[in-house]
Amino acid sequence: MVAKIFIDGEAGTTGLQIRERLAGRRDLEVLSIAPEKRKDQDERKRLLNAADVAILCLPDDAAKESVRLIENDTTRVIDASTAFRVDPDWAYGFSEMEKGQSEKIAKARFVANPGCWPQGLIAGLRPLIAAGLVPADFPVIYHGISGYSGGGRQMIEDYVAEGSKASQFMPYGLTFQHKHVPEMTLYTGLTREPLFEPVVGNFAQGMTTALPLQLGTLDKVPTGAEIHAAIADHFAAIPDSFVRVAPYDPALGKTPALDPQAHNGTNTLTLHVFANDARAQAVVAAVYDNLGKGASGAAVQNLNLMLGVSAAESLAA
Ligand SMILES: NC(=O)C1=CN([C@@H]2O[C@H](COP(=O)(O)OP(=O)(O)OC[C@H]3O[C@@H](n4cnc5c(N)ncnc54)[C@H](OP(=O)(O)O)[C@@H]3O)[C@@H](O)[C@H]2O)C=CC1
Ligand SMILES: CC(=O)N[C@@H](CCC(=O)OP(=O)(O)O)C(=O)O
Repeated sequence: MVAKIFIDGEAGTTGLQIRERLAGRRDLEVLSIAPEKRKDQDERKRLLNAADVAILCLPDDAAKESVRLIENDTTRVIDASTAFRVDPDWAYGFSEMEKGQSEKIAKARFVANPGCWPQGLIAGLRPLIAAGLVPADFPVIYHGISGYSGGGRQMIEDYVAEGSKASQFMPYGLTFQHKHVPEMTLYTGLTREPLFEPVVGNFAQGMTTALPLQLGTLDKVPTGAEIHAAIADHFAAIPDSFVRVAPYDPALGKTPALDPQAHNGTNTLTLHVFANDARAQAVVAAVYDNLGKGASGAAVQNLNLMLGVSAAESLAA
C-alpha cells in the first residue's frame, strides 16, 4: 500500500526539510497543497482528511486548528509544534527516550514530535535520574547554542538580511519561561523545573547543548565513568537508535566534535560526557541538527515507525 502523506505547512522551514527527506520514496505519495491555498481552511481540511498521515509543520494555533479539521477516525498525525507535547493523549515522538517508546509511537494515532532543545536534555539527563545517579529534584541548569533556522522563516530572513552584522551570540528567553520547559521537566523525570538559557548563533543550522552538573552536594557523588556508563547502557538497549554516545575520555579538555554544525543534514544526536572527579563536576553535552533530529529528521523517523518501515527500508524505498 502507498501511504498518503500531507505536510500542512510544507513551505515552511520544517515542512520543506521533510519534503526533501521524503523525495524519492516510492512507498509514499505526498499530497501537495497549491502554494496560494496553503492557508485556505477548506483545502487544508480536504487534504488532512484524505491523508493516511498528516505532518503538521505550523505554529501552535494553526496545528490545533488542523487537528480540529480532521473529521475521520483514520488520519494519523505527527505534530511538529509545541501544542500537544505534554498532552497525555499524544505519544511523545522521541523514540530513544525509553525502551518501548518506539512501539508506542508505532501504534499511536497522534504523535507529538519533540522540540529541538528538549531532546539534548532528555537524552542526557533521563538515564541519570532513572539510574539514581542524579536525584529528580536536582537544581538543573541547561544551556546551548542553536543556528538561527530554529526560529523559523522570520528569524532566517532577519539573519540573512543582516549577514555578518547580526549578533554572533544572542542569549534569549531570559524570563526563564521558554515554551519547552514543561516538556523538559516531564520527560526528564525532574520534579523541579530546569533553568534553561538558550542562545542563537549567527549560523543557519545545528546545535550544541550542555548540562553542567555540580555534583559535590550529593550524598553519593557519581564519577564521570558512572555517568557515562548509565547513558551508554541506556542507548545500547534501544534498537535502531539514532542517538550515539561518544567514548568517555577523562583527559579530554576540548574537542572539535562539539561543533554545533557537526551533524547537519543527518538525524544523528551524539552525547559526550566530560568530568573531573576530583572537583565533582561534569557536563553532558549533545550535538545535533535542529532541523534533523531536532525536527524534520525525527518526524520522518516517527513516520517510518508509524508505517512499519525500517530506516534501512526507507532509504531503499
Ligand atoms: N525550525 C526548527 O528548528 C523547529 C521548528 N519546530 C516547530 O515546527 C513548527 C513549524 O516551524 P518552522 O518550520 O520553523 O516555521 P516556519 O515559520 O518556517 O514555517 C511555518 C509555515 O506554516 C505556515 N502557516 C502559518 N500559519 C498557517 C496557517 N494558519 N495555515 C496554514 N499554514 C500556516 C507558514 O506560512 P507563512 O510563512 O506564509 O506564514 C509557513 O509556511 C513550529 O511549531 C515550530 O515551533 C519544531 C522543531 C524545530
Ligand atoms: C533558535 C530558536 O528560536 N529556537 C526556537 C525553538 C525551535 C524549536 O525547535 O522549537 P519547537 O520545536 O518548539 O518549535 C525557540 O527557542 O523557540
